[in-house]
Amino acid sequence: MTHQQMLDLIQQLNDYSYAYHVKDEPIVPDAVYDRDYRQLQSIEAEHPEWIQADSPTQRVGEKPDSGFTNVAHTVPMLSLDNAFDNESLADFDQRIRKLLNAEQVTYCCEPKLDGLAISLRYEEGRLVRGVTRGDGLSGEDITSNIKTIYSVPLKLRTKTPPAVLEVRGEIYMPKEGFEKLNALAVEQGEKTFVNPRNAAAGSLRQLDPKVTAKRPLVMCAYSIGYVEGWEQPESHYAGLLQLSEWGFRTNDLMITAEGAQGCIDYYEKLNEKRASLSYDIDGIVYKVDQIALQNQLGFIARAPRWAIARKFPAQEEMTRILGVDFQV
Ligand SMILES: CC(C)(C)c1nc(N2CCN(c3ncccn3)CC2)c2cc(C(N)=O)c(N)nc2n1
Repeated sequence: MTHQQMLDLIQQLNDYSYAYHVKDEPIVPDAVYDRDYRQLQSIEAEHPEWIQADSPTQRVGEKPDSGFTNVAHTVPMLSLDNAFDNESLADFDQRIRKLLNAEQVTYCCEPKLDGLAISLRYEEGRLVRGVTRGDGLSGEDITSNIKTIYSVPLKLRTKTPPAVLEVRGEIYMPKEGFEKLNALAVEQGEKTFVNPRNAAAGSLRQLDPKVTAKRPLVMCAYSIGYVEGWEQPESHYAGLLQLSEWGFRTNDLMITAEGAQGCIDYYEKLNEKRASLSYDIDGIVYKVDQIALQNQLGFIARAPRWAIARKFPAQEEMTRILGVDFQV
């Protein structure tokens, strides 16, 4: 087999994997994937110098010599305020309409997956780092474990990737995978996990990627973080559709809705579906869909709503007011 034939085989295996793990639409039986994967392994054994970073054989590497290093997020990963009833959703919408002086606001509504938030960094379309949310300002570098997750693309599916792209998403363990993992743990007399969220957290904290590789983890993208060299779409929803084309899994129950009533209707509908979903959700995240409006609204940035400072006038002002020099 030539070098080009190997490159084509890698592309084909990555296309199979995208269809199966990202679009939930397998295009070949597992046996075909396994046969082609083994063929790639034997070529790479023959020509190690041909090995590519986005080859599926590169997903499971060696464990990092020491623990996980701490990395600062380029753009902080924020927290989310909570609304506990429809009235506070209406208050949220009213506050926003007032601040924007807008008649009606379109929201992107996403199931709130009950997993772990992470941030993935791609440079020239290649995955270079995966970091946990941590305290929002910095997190743990778990790149070696992130690479074992099939729904995390090792390379973006575009010939013209942004120079730098940071994608935020949730890593979760579907209910079925969780049940099987616990059944296996019981069989092997090992500890079981209390819920899929803890199982996902425990799986990502494994020092050995070979262990993480055996855990049924899924990554679902929910926002674009830092970007260089790419004109972001105007709407959050459109941004997520773009991520889906580039190889990321997004949630198929995500919609845009108009105003507070649209958000409340979606809540009622999703609440009925919740028990039948193949993964745990602990709510819904509503986001103003237009990026320009998000920027206009900004953040109650990292500042706690429960504390406030009362500042003294600046020193020189005191001198002016009191006519005495405060420089003691
Ligand atoms: C981009 C923003 C900030 C609006 C945002 N932030 C999120 N989160 C922040 C708080 N997070 C957090 N985690 C731990 C401790 C404190 N906050 C957990 C992620 C989102 C989580 C999900 C999800 N889970 O499905 C989602 N569809 N969209 C999100 N969108």
